[in-house]
Amino acid sequence: MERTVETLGVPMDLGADRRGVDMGPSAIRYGGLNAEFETIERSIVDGGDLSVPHPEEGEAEAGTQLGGKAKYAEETQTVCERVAKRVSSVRDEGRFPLVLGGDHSIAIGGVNGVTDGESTGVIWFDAHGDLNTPQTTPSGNIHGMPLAAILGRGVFADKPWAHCPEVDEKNVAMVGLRSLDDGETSYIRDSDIHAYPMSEIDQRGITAVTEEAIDAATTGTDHLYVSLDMDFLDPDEAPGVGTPVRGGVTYRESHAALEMVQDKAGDSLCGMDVVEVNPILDRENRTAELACELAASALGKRIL
Ligand SMILES: NC(=[NH2+])NCCC[C@H](N)C(=O)O
Ligand SMILES: [Mn+2]
Ligand SMILES: [Mn+2]
Repeated sequence: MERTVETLGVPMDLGADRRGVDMGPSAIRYGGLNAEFETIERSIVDGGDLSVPHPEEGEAEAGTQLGGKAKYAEETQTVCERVAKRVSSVRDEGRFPLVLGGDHSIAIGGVNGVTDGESTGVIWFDAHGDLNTPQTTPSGNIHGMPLAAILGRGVFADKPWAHCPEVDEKNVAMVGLRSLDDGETSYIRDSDIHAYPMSEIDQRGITAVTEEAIDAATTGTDHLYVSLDMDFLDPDEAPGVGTPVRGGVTYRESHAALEMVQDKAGDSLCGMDVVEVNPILDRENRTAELACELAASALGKRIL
Protein backbone atom coordinates (compact mmCIF):
# COMPACT_ATOMS: atom_id res chain seq x y z
CA MET A 1 0.00 0.00 0.00
CA GLU A 2 1.17 3.50 -0.84
CA ARG A 3 2.44 5.51 2.16
CA THR A 4 1.00 8.90 1.25
CA VAL A 5 -2.74 9.20 1.60
CA GLU A 6 -4.72 11.62 -0.56
CA THR A 7 -8.20 12.50 0.65
CA LEU A 8 -10.90 13.27 -1.84
CA GLY A 9 -14.11 14.86 -0.56
CA VAL A 10 -17.35 14.10 -2.38
CA PRO A 11 -20.12 16.40 -1.05
CA MET A 12 -22.85 14.25 -2.51
CA ASP A 13 -26.30 13.61 -1.05
CA LEU A 14 -28.42 12.98 -4.12
CA GLY A 15 -28.29 9.23 -3.50
CA ALA A 16 -29.72 9.72 -0.02
CA ASP A 17 -32.60 11.95 -1.09
CA ARG A 18 -30.91 15.21 -0.10
CA ARG A 19 -30.68 14.77 3.62
CA GLY A 20 -27.42 16.41 4.65
CA VAL A 21 -24.63 13.91 4.03
CA ASP A 22 -23.22 16.40 1.51
CA MET A 23 -21.65 18.13 4.54
CA GLY A 24 -19.85 14.93 5.54
CA PRO A 25 -16.46 15.75 3.96
CA SER A 26 -16.15 19.09 5.82
CA ALA A 27 -17.26 17.52 9.08
CA ILE A 28 -14.63 14.78 8.66
CA ARG A 29 -11.91 17.36 7.97
CA TYR A 30 -12.96 19.29 11.10
CA GLY A 31 -13.01 15.99 12.93
CA GLY A 32 -9.20 15.97 12.90
CA LEU A 33 -8.13 13.72 10.07
CA ASN A 34 -4.66 15.30 9.84
CA ALA A 35 -4.06 14.94 13.59
CA GLU A 36 -5.00 11.25 13.43
CA PHE A 37 -2.40 10.65 10.76
CA GLU A 38 0.39 12.55 12.51
CA THR A 39 1.07 9.60 14.80
CA ILE A 40 1.58 7.11 11.99
CA GLU A 41 4.37 7.38 9.49
CA ARG A 42 2.13 8.34 6.68
CA SER A 43 1.69 11.78 5.20
CA ILE A 44 -1.71 12.96 4.19
CA VAL A 45 -2.57 15.45 1.47
CA ASP A 46 -5.98 16.96 0.92
CA GLY A 47 -7.12 16.61 -2.67
CA GLY A 48 -10.06 18.97 -2.03
CA ASP A 49 -13.68 18.38 -2.92
CA LEU A 50 -15.06 17.16 -6.20
CA SER A 51 -17.88 19.18 -7.66
CA VAL A 52 -21.34 17.66 -7.43
CA PRO A 53 -24.19 18.79 -9.74
CA HIS A 54 -27.07 20.77 -8.28
CA PRO A 55 -30.08 19.51 -10.21
CA GLU A 56 -32.20 22.55 -9.36
CA GLU A 57 -29.60 24.77 -11.03
CA GLY A 58 -29.82 22.81 -14.29
CA GLU A 59 -26.20 21.73 -13.93
CA ALA A 60 -26.85 18.03 -14.44
CA GLU A 61 -25.21 16.39 -17.41
CA ALA A 62 -26.80 13.75 -19.62
CA GLY A 63 -26.45 10.21 -18.31
CA THR A 64 -28.00 6.79 -18.50
CA GLN A 65 -31.64 6.18 -17.85
CA LEU A 66 -31.89 3.29 -15.42
CA GLY A 67 -35.63 2.77 -15.63
CA GLY A 68 -37.60 1.81 -12.50
CA LYS A 69 -37.03 4.07 -9.51
CA ALA A 70 -33.63 5.71 -9.26
CA LYS A 71 -33.60 9.34 -8.16
CA TYR A 72 -30.91 11.55 -9.67
CA ALA A 73 -29.58 8.69 -11.81
CA GLU A 74 -27.87 10.98 -14.33
CA GLU A 75 -26.25 13.11 -11.67
CA THR A 76 -25.07 10.02 -9.79
CA GLN A 77 -23.45 8.66 -12.93
CA THR A 78 -21.69 11.99 -13.47
CA VAL A 79 -20.38 12.08 -9.89
CA CYS A 80 -19.26 8.43 -9.91
CA GLU A 81 -17.40 8.95 -13.18
CA ARG A 82 -15.62 11.95 -11.65
CA VAL A 83 -14.75 9.98 -8.51
CA ALA A 84 -13.41 7.05 -10.55
CA LYS A 85 -11.24 9.33 -12.65
CA ARG A 86 -9.75 11.11 -9.63
CA VAL A 87 -9.22 7.89 -7.65
CA SER A 88 -7.45 6.35 -10.61
CA SER A 89 -5.12 9.33 -11.05
CA VAL A 90 -4.34 9.46 -7.31
CA ARG A 91 -3.18 5.84 -7.64
CA ASP A 92 -1.24 6.56 -10.82
CA GLU A 93 0.62 9.26 -8.90
CA GLY A 94 1.58 6.72 -6.21
CA ARG A 95 -0.77 7.82 -3.43
CA PHE A 96 -3.49 5.98 -1.53
CA PRO A 97 -7.02 7.28 -2.27
CA LEU A 98 -9.25 7.91 0.77
CA VAL A 99 -12.69 9.03 -0.41
CA LEU A 100 -14.79 11.03 2.08
CA GLY A 101 -18.56 11.00 1.67
CA GLY A 102 -21.12 11.90 0.98
CA ASP A 103 -23.72 9.22 0.46
CA HIS A 104 -22.79 5.61 -0.29
CA SER A 105 -23.52 5.85 -4.05
CA ILE A 106 -20.02 7.33 -4.45
CA ALA A 107 -18.48 3.93 -3.64
CA ILE A 108 -19.44 3.01 -7.21
CA GLY A 109 -16.86 5.56 -8.33
CA GLY A 110 -14.34 4.51 -5.71
CA VAL A 111 -14.33 0.85 -6.75
CA ASN A 112 -14.38 1.68 -10.48
CA GLY A 113 -11.38 3.94 -9.87
CA VAL A 114 -9.19 1.20 -8.40
CA THR A 115 -10.05 -1.88 -10.46
CA ASP A 116 -8.24 -1.08 -13.72
CA GLY A 117 -8.33 -4.64 -15.03
CA GLU A 118 -7.17 -6.17 -11.73
CA SER A 119 -9.33 -8.57 -9.74
CA THR A 120 -10.54 -6.70 -6.70
CA GLY A 121 -11.93 -7.87 -3.37
CA VAL A 122 -14.37 -5.62 -1.53
CA ILE A 123 -15.22 -5.46 2.18
CA TRP A 124 -18.46 -3.59 2.83
CA PHE A 125 -18.94 -2.54 6.47
CA ASP A 126 -22.61 -1.56 6.64
CA ALA A 127 -25.94 -2.07 8.40
CA HIS A 128 -27.53 -2.29 4.95
CA GLY A 129 -27.13 -4.51 1.91
CA ASP A 130 -27.00 -1.71 -0.68
CA LEU A 131 -27.93 -4.41 -3.19
CA ASN A 132 -31.15 -2.93 -4.55
CA THR A 133 -31.70 -2.14 -8.20
CA PRO A 134 -34.04 0.51 -9.63
CA GLN A 135 -36.50 -2.35 -10.06
CA THR A 136 -36.35 -3.68 -6.47
CA THR A 137 -35.71 -0.52 -4.41
CA PRO A 138 -38.33 0.53 -1.88
CA SER A 139 -37.06 4.12 -1.77
CA GLY A 140 -35.60 4.95 -5.17
CA ASN A 141 -32.45 6.15 -3.36
CA ILE A 142 -29.29 5.12 -5.15
CA HIS A 143 -27.27 4.90 -1.90
CA GLY A 144 -29.24 1.66 -1.40
CA MET A 145 -27.84 0.30 -4.69
CA PRO A 146 -24.04 0.75 -4.95
CA LEU A 147 -23.04 -2.86 -4.32
CA ALA A 148 -25.64 -4.04 -6.85
CA ALA A 149 -24.21 -1.55 -9.31
CA ILE A 150 -20.62 -2.69 -8.78
CA LEU A 151 -21.63 -6.36 -9.17
CA GLY A 152 -23.66 -5.58 -12.29
CA ARG A 153 -26.96 -6.78 -10.88
CA GLY A 154 -30.02 -6.35 -13.15
CA VAL A 155 -30.08 -3.12 -15.12
CA PHE A 156 -26.54 -2.27 -13.99
CA ALA A 157 -25.04 -5.21 -15.93
CA ASP A 158 -24.40 -3.21 -19.09
CA LYS A 159 -23.51 0.10 -17.46
CA PRO A 160 -19.72 0.47 -17.55
CA TRP A 161 -19.76 3.45 -15.13
CA ALA A 162 -21.26 1.14 -12.50
CA HIS A 163 -20.48 -2.53 -13.19
CA CYS A 164 -16.95 -3.72 -12.32
CA PRO A 165 -16.39 -7.14 -13.91
CA GLU A 166 -13.14 -7.26 -11.89
CA VAL A 167 -15.20 -7.74 -8.72
CA ASP A 168 -16.50 -11.26 -8.25
CA GLU A 169 -19.29 -12.01 -5.76
CA LYS A 170 -17.12 -14.59 -4.03
CA ASN A 171 -14.62 -11.84 -3.16
CA VAL A 172 -17.24 -9.55 -1.64
CA ALA A 173 -17.73 -9.64 2.14
CA MET A 174 -20.44 -7.68 3.93
CA VAL A 175 -20.01 -7.11 7.65
CA GLY A 176 -22.56 -5.69 10.11
CA LEU A 177 -25.83 -6.40 8.28
CA ARG A 178 -29.08 -5.78 10.14
CA SER A 179 -31.42 -4.02 7.72
CA LEU A 180 -32.15 -5.83 4.48
CA ASP A 181 -35.01 -5.41 2.02
CA ASP A 182 -36.73 -8.58 0.81
CA GLY A 183 -35.10 -8.50 -2.62
CA GLU A 184 -31.69 -8.11 -0.99
CA THR A 185 -32.15 -11.09 1.32
CA SER A 186 -33.04 -13.45 -1.52
CA TYR A 187 -30.25 -12.08 -3.70
CA ILE A 188 -27.65 -12.66 -0.96
CA ARG A 189 -28.96 -16.19 -0.31
CA ASP A 190 -28.63 -17.12 -3.99
CA SER A 191 -25.26 -15.45 -4.45
CA ASP A 192 -21.63 -16.25 -3.62
CA ILE A 193 -21.35 -13.12 -1.47
CA HIS A 194 -19.97 -13.66 2.05
CA ALA A 195 -22.50 -11.95 4.28
CA TYR A 196 -22.00 -11.50 8.03
CA PRO A 197 -25.08 -10.21 9.83
CA MET A 198 -24.93 -8.80 13.36
CA SER A 199 -26.26 -12.09 14.71
CA GLU A 200 -23.12 -13.82 13.50
CA ILE A 201 -20.94 -11.10 15.05
CA ASP A 202 -22.86 -11.64 18.32
CA GLN A 203 -22.03 -15.32 18.27
CA ARG A 204 -18.53 -15.50 16.83
CA GLY A 205 -17.12 -12.11 17.74
CA ILE A 206 -16.00 -9.29 15.48
CA THR A 207 -12.41 -10.45 15.06
CA ALA A 208 -13.25 -13.97 13.86
CA VAL A 209 -15.83 -12.60 11.45
CA THR A 210 -13.60 -9.85 10.11
CA GLU A 211 -10.72 -12.26 9.64
CA GLU A 212 -12.94 -14.52 7.53
CA ALA A 213 -14.24 -11.52 5.57
CA ILE A 214 -10.68 -10.43 4.79
CA ASP A 215 -9.80 -13.97 3.69
CA ALA A 216 -12.77 -14.07 1.33
CA ALA A 217 -11.94 -10.69 -0.17
CA THR A 218 -8.21 -11.32 -0.59
CA THR A 219 -8.08 -14.97 -1.69
CA GLY A 220 -7.25 -14.98 -5.39
CA THR A 221 -7.56 -11.22 -5.84
CA ASP A 222 -4.93 -8.66 -6.81
CA HIS A 223 -6.01 -6.07 -4.26
CA LEU A 224 -8.61 -4.99 -1.72
CA TYR A 225 -11.00 -2.03 -1.48
CA VAL A 226 -12.74 -1.19 1.80
CA SER A 227 -16.01 0.70 2.00
CA LEU A 228 -17.01 1.95 5.45
CA ASP A 229 -20.59 3.13 5.88
CA MET A 230 -20.65 4.79 9.31
CA ASP A 231 -24.04 3.19 10.03
CA PHE A 232 -22.01 -0.01 10.53
CA LEU A 233 -21.74 1.31 14.10
CA ASP A 234 -24.52 1.47 16.61
CA PRO A 235 -26.30 4.86 16.48
CA ASP A 236 -25.36 5.41 20.15
CA GLU A 237 -21.76 5.71 18.95
CA ALA A 238 -22.42 7.17 15.52
CA PRO A 239 -25.69 9.10 15.57
CA GLY A 240 -24.73 11.33 12.65
CA VAL A 241 -25.57 9.03 9.74
CA GLY A 242 -28.19 9.24 7.01
CA THR A 243 -30.03 6.02 7.86
CA PRO A 244 -29.31 4.86 11.43
CA VAL A 245 -30.26 1.31 12.50
CA ARG A 246 -30.17 0.07 16.10
CA GLY A 247 -28.02 -2.86 17.09
CA GLY A 248 -24.74 -2.05 15.39
CA VAL A 249 -21.16 -2.69 16.46
CA THR A 250 -19.61 -0.90 19.42
CA TYR A 251 -16.81 1.65 19.36
CA ARG A 252 -14.15 -0.95 20.22
CA GLU A 253 -15.52 -3.55 17.81
CA SER A 254 -15.30 -1.04 14.96
CA HIS A 255 -11.67 -0.27 15.78
CA ALA A 256 -10.84 -3.97 16.07
CA ALA A 257 -12.33 -4.63 12.63
CA LEU A 258 -10.53 -1.78 10.91
CA GLU A 259 -7.22 -2.51 12.64
CA MET A 260 -7.48 -6.07 11.42
CA VAL A 261 -7.88 -4.86 7.84
CA GLN A 262 -4.46 -3.23 8.07
CA ASP A 263 -2.87 -6.11 9.98
CA LYS A 264 -4.07 -8.88 7.67
CA ALA A 265 -4.35 -7.10 4.34
CA GLY A 266 -2.50 -3.78 4.61
CA ASP A 267 -0.22 -4.63 1.68
CA SER A 268 -3.08 -5.31 -0.69
CA LEU A 269 -5.28 -2.41 0.39
CA CYS A 270 -5.64 -0.14 -2.65
CA GLY A 271 -8.39 2.31 -1.70
CA MET A 272 -10.99 3.12 0.91
CA ASP A 273 -14.04 5.26 1.43
CA VAL A 274 -15.78 6.52 4.57
CA VAL A 275 -19.36 7.50 3.84
CA GLU A 276 -22.79 8.52 5.13
CA VAL A 277 -21.59 11.01 7.78
CA ASN A 278 -24.52 13.37 8.34
CA PRO A 279 -23.57 16.40 10.48
CA ILE A 280 -27.20 17.53 10.75
CA LEU A 281 -28.06 14.46 12.80
CA ASP A 282 -24.75 14.29 14.66
CA ARG A 283 -23.91 15.22 18.25
CA GLU A 284 -20.92 17.57 18.50
CA ASN A 285 -19.31 16.01 15.43
CA ARG A 286 -18.65 12.71 17.18
CA THR A 287 -19.52 10.59 14.13
CA ALA A 288 -17.12 12.56 11.94
CA GLU A 289 -14.40 12.28 14.59
CA LEU A 290 -14.97 8.56 14.75
CA ALA A 291 -14.76 8.37 10.94
CA CYS A 292 -11.27 9.93 11.19
CA GLU A 293 -10.23 7.49 13.91
CA LEU A 294 -11.42 4.47 11.94
CA ALA A 295 -9.73 5.57 8.73
CA ALA A 296 -6.52 5.94 10.75
CA SER A 297 -6.96 2.48 12.30
CA ALA A 298 -7.41 0.97 8.85
CA LEU A 299 -4.26 2.71 7.67
CA GLY A 300 -2.04 1.71 10.56
CA LYS A 301 -2.71 3.77 13.71
CA ARG A 302 -2.31 1.72 16.90
CA ILE A 303 -2.70 2.38 20.63
CA LEU A 304 0.78 1.03 21.28
N1 LIG B 1 -25.98 3.44 2.15
C1 LIG B 1 -27.07 3.40 2.88
N2 LIG B 1 -27.12 4.02 4.01
N3 LIG B 1 -28.12 2.74 2.38
C2 LIG B 1 -29.42 2.68 3.00
C3 LIG B 1 -30.39 1.95 2.13
C4 LIG B 1 -31.74 1.81 2.77
C5 LIG B 1 -32.74 0.97 1.99
N4 LIG B 1 -32.31 -0.40 1.89
C6 LIG B 1 -32.98 1.54 0.59
O1 LIG B 1 -32.63 0.92 -0.37
O2 LIG B 1 -33.49 2.62 0.47
MN1 LIG C 1 -25.87 1.75 5.57
MN1 LIG D 1 -24.36 1.77 2.76
